[in-house]
Amino acid sequence: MTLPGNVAPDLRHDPELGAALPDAASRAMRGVHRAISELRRGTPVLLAGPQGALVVAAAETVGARGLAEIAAAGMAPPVLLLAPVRAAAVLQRPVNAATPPQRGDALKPDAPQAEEGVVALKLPPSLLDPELLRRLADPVAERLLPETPDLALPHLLAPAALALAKLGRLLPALVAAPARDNAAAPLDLLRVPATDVLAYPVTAATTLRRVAEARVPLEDARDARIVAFRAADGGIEHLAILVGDPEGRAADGAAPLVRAHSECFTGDLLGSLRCDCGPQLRGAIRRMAEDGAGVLLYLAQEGRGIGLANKLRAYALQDGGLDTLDANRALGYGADERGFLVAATMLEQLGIRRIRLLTNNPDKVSGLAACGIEVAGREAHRFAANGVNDKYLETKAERFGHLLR
Ligand SMILES: Nc1nc2c(ncn2[C@@H]2O[C@H](COP(=O)(O)OP(=O)(O)OP(=O)(O)O)[C@@H](O)[C@H]2O)c(=O)[nH]1
Ligand SMILES: [Zn+2]
Repeated sequence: MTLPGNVAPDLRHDPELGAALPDAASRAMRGVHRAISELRRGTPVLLAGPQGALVVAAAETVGARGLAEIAAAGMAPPVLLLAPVRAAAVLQRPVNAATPPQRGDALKPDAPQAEEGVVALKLPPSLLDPELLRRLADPVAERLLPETPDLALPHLLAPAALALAKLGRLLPALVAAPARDNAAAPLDLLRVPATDVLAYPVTAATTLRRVAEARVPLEDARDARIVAFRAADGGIEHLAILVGDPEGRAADGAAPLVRAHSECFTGDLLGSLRCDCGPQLRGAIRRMAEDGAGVLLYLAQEGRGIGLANKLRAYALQDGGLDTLDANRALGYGADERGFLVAATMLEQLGIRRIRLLTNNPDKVSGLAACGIEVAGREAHRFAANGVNDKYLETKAERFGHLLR
């Protein structure tokens, strides 16, 4: 399997990775996992880089105590780090994040807005309040603010801070200040290297291992098995549902049917009509049963990787008129935050390197191919609109480039 260039060399070629994970990779993932927990409960962490550290807390969860800790650990007043689209909404004008933004630095109205990048806003004392910070972070929340913040220069470590919040499925909005030397010890703040944060998605995907499996006869496929995969960080499992014997087929040189399905609590479990996930899930199992074999990868990538709480926020924004793509971006997320390395690693471990993929999403085909899986064919996987999800399906075709057949 070909891995992206930034995978640590010792993770690339080690066939016994699960059994003997290099200490450094294991420690790195543990540190990031702990940092995520800290942010989710409103505690600041120290993000460390080669030229100093940044003390950060999630704007969505930080309380008065966390703000006091940032003031104590910081050597300058805190700023709010936001994704450019969210910053533009707060300032009510476009913001250029490609170069470090300055006051009055605005894009032309027709210029494309950067999806990458970070904008820093100064936080005057009137805005250093947990409730107001939540409003600044969350486009669903009440807009009214006592004053509009000014732009500041984002710290070098700002992109890693946003990446950490996204890994925690939090709104990518952080209160941040450059940290004093030795700020961690007196406050007992967790210190996490920014490079570990940036490497985390690849490290976690590469360390996935089969941990459990069982026969689970399904209504539409009696000969189904479920295999659970877990990464070395101890995070949530991804599942492979095997219909028939796709591993045997692959060993015989055939390309079994594969569906990479991102979990959707609302569609898969509750039968929500807002999306097409429920019919796609059951339809894929039926199609594999008909074909005699197949693998459905059930990936813990809820909401195209933004998490359930953020998907609900995106739905609220969609009820206000945004489409599914712009709603993600309004939250500060990309249109699709999923990586394909998780799916590719699972297939690799099942001994399946050549597949026929059930999808209408061309990114899934190219993404799996980029991770070393040969997509020998694609089969359309489209279901009729239901009167509620019509616009959602139209947007997938028009803005995500989904194929109609
Ligand atoms: N952020 C967000 N995620 C959504 C929305 N509607 C559905 N999803 C998520 O989208 C994912 C489903 O996408 P998939 O069916 O795997 O893939 P796809 O990109 O539509 O491509 P196909 O393979 O053609 O179906 C699930 O994780 C859903 O939770 C939405 O409005 N916003
Ligand atoms: Zn869905």
